[in-house]
Amino acid sequence: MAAVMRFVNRSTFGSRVGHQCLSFSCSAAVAKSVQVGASAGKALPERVKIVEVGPRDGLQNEKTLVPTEVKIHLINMLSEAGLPVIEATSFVSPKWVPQMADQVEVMKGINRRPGVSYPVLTPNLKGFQAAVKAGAAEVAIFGAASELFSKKNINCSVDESLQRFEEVTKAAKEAGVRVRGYVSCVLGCPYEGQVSPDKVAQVAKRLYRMGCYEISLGDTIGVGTPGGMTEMLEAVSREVPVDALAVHCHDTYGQALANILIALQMGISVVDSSVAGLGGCPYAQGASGNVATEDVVYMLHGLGIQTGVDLPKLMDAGAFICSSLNRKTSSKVAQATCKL
Ligand SMILES: CC(C)(COP(=O)([O-])OP(=O)([O-])OC[C@H]1O[C@@H](n2cnc3c(N)ncnc32)[C@H](O)[C@@H]1OP(=O)([O-])[O-])[C@@H](O)C(=O)NCCC(=O)NCCSC(=O)C[C@@](C)(O)CC(=O)[O-]
Repeated sequence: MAAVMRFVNRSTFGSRVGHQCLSFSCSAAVAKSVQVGASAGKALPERVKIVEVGPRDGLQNEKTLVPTEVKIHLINMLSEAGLPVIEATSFVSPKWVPQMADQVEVMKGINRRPGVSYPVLTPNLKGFQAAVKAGAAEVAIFGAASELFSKKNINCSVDESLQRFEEVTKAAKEAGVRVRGYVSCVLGCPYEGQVSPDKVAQVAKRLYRMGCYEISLGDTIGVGTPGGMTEMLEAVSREVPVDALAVHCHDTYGQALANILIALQMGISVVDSSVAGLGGCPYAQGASGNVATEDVVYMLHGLGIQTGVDLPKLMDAGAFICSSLNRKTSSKVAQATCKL
């Protein structure tokens, strides 16, 4: 704690996060980190789009039902914090994921901030139609590079899922709705173990060709390391333009920020993350939450990369959801800057 205090005492800006936190700054870290990026000889993006998945990926695994008004308030706080994309909920079967059963109320209850996108997950045409009826202007289809994971998660083979997704992308095109595509298990599967980068590339290519404007590559169980990330991204970027790729890292083995840095160095400028590091997939046992948005923002700002996100406001949102769930944050930045 003394080291943290010394660090915060050198601060240049303050925070009142969760009414508990200390002033902090990353000005010293900025200077150091920019040099690190420069010495690596790789061009980093000037701006990164953060896709906040906390209200969906973060909450879907919660055993106790989170009140709808808490979800709505969280989404509103996140949009106030400047997040440009907030994945709001899922239009999946309530028998499979009971936590997302209030999807219509969530979509109707949020304050839609101009310029912010609120995509929702849709596994099939039924979900797509319900999402559009509830006012979704963007949806996400979610496939996998692992057969067993696909079966456990959406009850069909990878090929069958892609056929369903074709129906969704066709309907979305007619309705003028944007579609994002996920590939899960890109660096490992809880049921099959190793996953081939070529398989990831083939699934990503099919999603891209059927009309997804962006493909998010999910390290669903957070087992990847920078070497595996590099190999996988090299394979995928031979099939899909890098500017249509995003990374979605869970942090089970503490590798997420290192893997994200690799992705940035390879030209990717879209990063998924979850406030307070909440989350996990109900069909990927043992997987921890996504990398915390606070930690990603801190790293990006430290590298001099713009995000448009107000870190203190984001930390307020993290404090709010942690207190609502009665749990400690998984964000290292929030832990370091708050009195625990
Ligand atoms: C895909 C299904 C529906 C197939 O489930 P199924 O049982 O094969 O579907 P079905 O077509 O046989 O229908 C069964 C029942 O579900 C209903 N149904 C059918 N579709 C819908 C729908 N869209 N919305 C609401 N209800 C639906 C349908 O009407 C029927 O109702 P019943 O007649 O029994 O009353 C199911 O497996 C499912 O909902 N799975 C979702 C699982 C999920 O949400 N997983 C977590 C998200 S993925 C993830 O977290 C990974 C990611 C994206 O974050 C990236 C990463 O980290 O890697």
